[in-house]
Parts: sequence; structure tokens; C-alpha cells
Amino acid sequence: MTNEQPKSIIVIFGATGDLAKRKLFPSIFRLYRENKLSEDFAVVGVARRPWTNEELRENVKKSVGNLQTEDTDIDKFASHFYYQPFDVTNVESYQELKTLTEELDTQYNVPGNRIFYLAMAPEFFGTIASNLKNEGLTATEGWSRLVIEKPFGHDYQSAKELNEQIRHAFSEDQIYRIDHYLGKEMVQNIEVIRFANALFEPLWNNQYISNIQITSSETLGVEDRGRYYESSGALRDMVQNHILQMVALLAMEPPIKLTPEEIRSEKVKVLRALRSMSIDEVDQYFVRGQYGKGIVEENEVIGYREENSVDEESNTATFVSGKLMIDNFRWAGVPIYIRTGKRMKEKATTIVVQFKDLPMNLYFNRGKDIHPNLLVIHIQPEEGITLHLNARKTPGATASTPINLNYCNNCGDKMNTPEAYERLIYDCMLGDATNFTHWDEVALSWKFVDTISEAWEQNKAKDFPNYESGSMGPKASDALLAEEGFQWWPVGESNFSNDK
Ligand SMILES: NC(=O)C1=CN([C@@H]2O[C@H](COP(=O)(O)OP(=O)(O)OC[C@H]3O[C@@H](n4cnc5c(N)ncnc54)[C@H](OP(=O)(O)O)[C@@H]3O)[C@@H](O)[C@H]2O)C=CC1
Ligand SMILES: O=C1O[C@H](COP(=O)(O)O)[C@@H](O)[C@H](O)[C@H]1O
Repeated sequence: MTNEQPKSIIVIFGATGDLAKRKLFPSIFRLYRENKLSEDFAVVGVARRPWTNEELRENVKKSVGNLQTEDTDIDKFASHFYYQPFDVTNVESYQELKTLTEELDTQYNVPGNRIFYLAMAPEFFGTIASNLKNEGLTATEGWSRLVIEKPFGHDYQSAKELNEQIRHAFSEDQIYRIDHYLGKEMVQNIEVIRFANALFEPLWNNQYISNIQITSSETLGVEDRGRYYESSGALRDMVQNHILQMVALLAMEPPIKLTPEEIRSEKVKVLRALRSMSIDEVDQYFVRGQYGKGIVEENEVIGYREENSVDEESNTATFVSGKLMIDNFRWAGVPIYIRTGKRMKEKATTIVVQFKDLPMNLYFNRGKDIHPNLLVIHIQPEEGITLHLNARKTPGATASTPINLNYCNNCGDKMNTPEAYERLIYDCMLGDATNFTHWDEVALSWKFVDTISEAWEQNKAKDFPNYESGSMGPKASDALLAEEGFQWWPVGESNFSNDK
């Protein structure tokens, strides 16, 4: 992060909601605490609840209380927050919002810069964007940017319609579509690990890599989001966005420059090269699962079909694993395995790059001891890298033993690692769209995922629930790799120790 102190008025639509409380207020506070904001900023919260400025400020203080340090004045921070109660479908209210933001420009010395953060249900995105434009809130002397939360559509068609609605009011370079995985330190680090190391980039292709595995497992169930999740499932909730974004970063060609346009253009090429499937072929490449009851972190938990707002015969997948093929020169023949699910054994996001075996290994009994070189990128909860190598441990011995080289990015000081939302809000203030998703990426991801959803809607799962809570998913997910002689490597903490 740079030390610039961008000035803007941030309008949060949905300021009384969960996202604002859990992610947005704390992230803005951290930026303030780290002196990234100066005193020249204001936040206007919008929602229907008849709160006052004081009530919003009290809620802000509550949500950031645990982040306070000795040298931050939480009351002073909260005094930058203002509240405007209105229904976003009510056009007249936007004039009052306009007047307030203009007054705040003068009070906080802000040159007309605006961030409109839509922390609300997607059905309101189009209406808010049009009203902002039609009522003149975007016609200021400074810049205006629109930040949009997920889900961006339900499939390609609905995403396209939503995009068209928004584009009537904002140009593509004013739209910042959030994918919070792109704000994670180690996701941003993929590019650096690849392009700043002479060791990896020459090997980063189908001559030397046998397969890549991306796991994003959660221990949580659907919590109180049953209604949303029933229409989304793991495929739309995680694969269409976060997982495909990681695939694109891992597989893209080196961009000619590190500009948002060049990086995006390389990511788009990967998404275009994803092997498409016919509906009948989906089962060869993808496995779905739904959790039943079980034990997670020593607690008994209920199955998905027993969760609130979930159909007791639900066909929704809470787990997806799949084999992606990228049909281009670099990756032809290298499977990229992905898996994500709720109520799994461990909370971890881990990427494992498995290198091909040597043509002949003098130190191992071939077929018995196989210790391939692995590069493991730990995205969360640990942030770091492990390189699995082979070396002689005992002096004079002829045998080789697997050893791990570990680098941990957040072991020293977890407090100071910026949160994903903190980075993304700051990037947006600076006008850096690198870590936001462009429409072209969203469109291609939906087209890829739509075939799978269609296949699964046509052929209902007959074996749901098919994995126990606290496991690593259904057996068919292991079989997907076993068919080609591979196995899922351990994820999370179990892959982050020196004694393996
Ligand atoms: N919560 C999370 O962790 C995440 C959320 N998201 C996305 O962020 C968005 C917001 O989610 P979340 O905060 O959880 O949702 P909530 O339901 O908690 O909040 C919704 C907000 O919208 C306001 N609202 C609803 N209708 C209107 C209206 N007609 N006019 C004005 N305000 C209205 C509500 O306030 P009031 O009732 O006072 O009007 C509330 O502030 C969604 O798109 C979600 O998918 C994405 C990733 C994670
Ligand atoms: O976008 C989402 O992500 C979370 C997982 O995010 P993480 O940062 O905790 O890995 C997931 O729980 C949620 O269902 C999904 O909407």
C-alpha cells in the first residue's frame, strides 16, 4: 500500500446491514488508524431505519471497538459518519443526499470525489445507479465510483441485464466489482511469486507441472443465509467468482506491464481458454455434494436440509469439486482441480502446484516412495508458501527425505496484515481497479458455470446428502483425481509444518 491520503465522501447504501457492520466500518477504521485517510473524509450511511447521526456513530463505534489502539480517537473517527434515512427506490430523497454530500465537501475539504458503495441486495443495484445519475449526484467536480457487492447476477443473462442497467449510469472504468478474494494478501502474491522468481516461471507450464489443486474449504454451514444459498449453492457462491479468479491468476501469461488493463487482458484469455463442456459431459468433470449432519471442530452439527429457510428435499450443492482444462499452449494436458464446500473438516484456502516426477529417481524405491516437489501457496488462515523438496537429512545416508521450506507471511504480526476489504476500499479511493473484476471476466465466468448449473438442474442429485459434516467432501471428489493417478494434498495447517 502507498501512503497517499485520498479524499472522498463515501456513501454506503445499506449502512445498517451486516456487511457494513462486520467489514466496511472496521476496514475504514483501519485505514484511518494507519493514517491512510487524513481527516478529510466523510461517510454517509443510507438505509430505511430511522436512525440519527448519533445512532449510526454509536453502531460504528461498537463495530470497531476491538480495533482501537492507544493513539486512535474513536469518537473523532465516528464524528466523520452521517446518516440519511430513506428508501432507495424513493427518487425525491436523492436530492437531500446530494445537498448533504455537497455540504460535506466544503466541511471536509473534499474536491467532489464520491464512492457509492452498494452494500445492499442486488435487486437494488440498477435503481440506485440510475437514481444517482438522474438526480445529479455523479455530476461533481471530482470523480465518482460505484462499488458493487456480489452476487453480480445469477447467471450470464441476469448478469448481462444488471450490467446494462448500471452502464446506463456509470462507465466501465467507474465500476468496481468486489471479489474480496482479490483483496487477500496471498492471492495478490500469486502474481509476485510467479513473475518475480526465476525459479518458478520457466517451470510454470505443462512440461514441468503435473496438476494444480485449489481448495477453499469452510467449517461454517450456511448460517442465516439459507434463502440466498438455496438459489446460489457453492457453484455460484464460490466457483463463479473467487475460484475462477484464482485460476486466472495462476494460469495467465506474464502481462507486459502491471497495469489493470494488461493484467485483466491476460486473465480474460485464460477464462476464454477454459475447456467448455456439453451438458452431458459435466459429470466427467464436476462432482457436487451436500452436507449431512456430522461433527465439526468437536461440535455436532445439523445437515444442510435441516438448516433454516432450506427445503427439506433441497437439491442445492454445498460442495463442488471439478477438473478444469485450459486448452492453450502452456497448459494443454494439465488438470486444474478445484474444490470448495461448507461444513468441511478445516477452514483453509490452499493452492498446491504439483511438479512432474523426475524421469528416474535414484534415491527412492520407484512406485513405493513418491515425493513430488510441491509449491504450496497458503492463502488463509496461514499466509505463506511451502516448498516441498527432497534432501539428505542424515549425514552419510544415501536415501533422500522429504523436507519443507516454509515462509509465513502473517505469523509475526496478524494485527497488521490488512484485511481484504481494507485494501479494496483503499484501492478504489486511489482509482486502482487491478483487484476488481471487469465485466469481461464476469461474463466469461458465468458462461462457464452456467453449463454446470444447467446440467445439475436437469439431473437432480439422487444421493444428497452425500458427505458428512466435518469431512473433506464426497468420495467421488477423491475419485476425480484418483482416475488420473493423483490425490488431494492436505490443506491448511497440516501442510504448513516442517516435520512432514
Ligand atoms: N454480509 C456479508 O458478509 C456479505 C454480504 N455480501 C453482499 O453485500 C450485500 C449486503 O449484504 P448484507 O449487509 O449481509 O445484507 P443485510 O440484509 O444485512 O443488509 C441490507 C441493508 O440494506 C438496507 N435496505 C434494504 N432495503 C432497503 C431499501 N429499500 N432502501 C434502503 N435501504 C434498504 C437494510 O437496511 P434497512 O432495513 O434499515 O432499510 C440494510 O442496511 C448483499 O449484496 C450481499 O450479497 C457479500 C459478501 C459478504
Ligand atoms: O463470498 C463468500 O465468501 C465466503 C468465504 O470467504 P472467506 O474470506 O471466509 O474465505 C463464504 O463463506 C460465503 O458463502 C461467500 O458468499
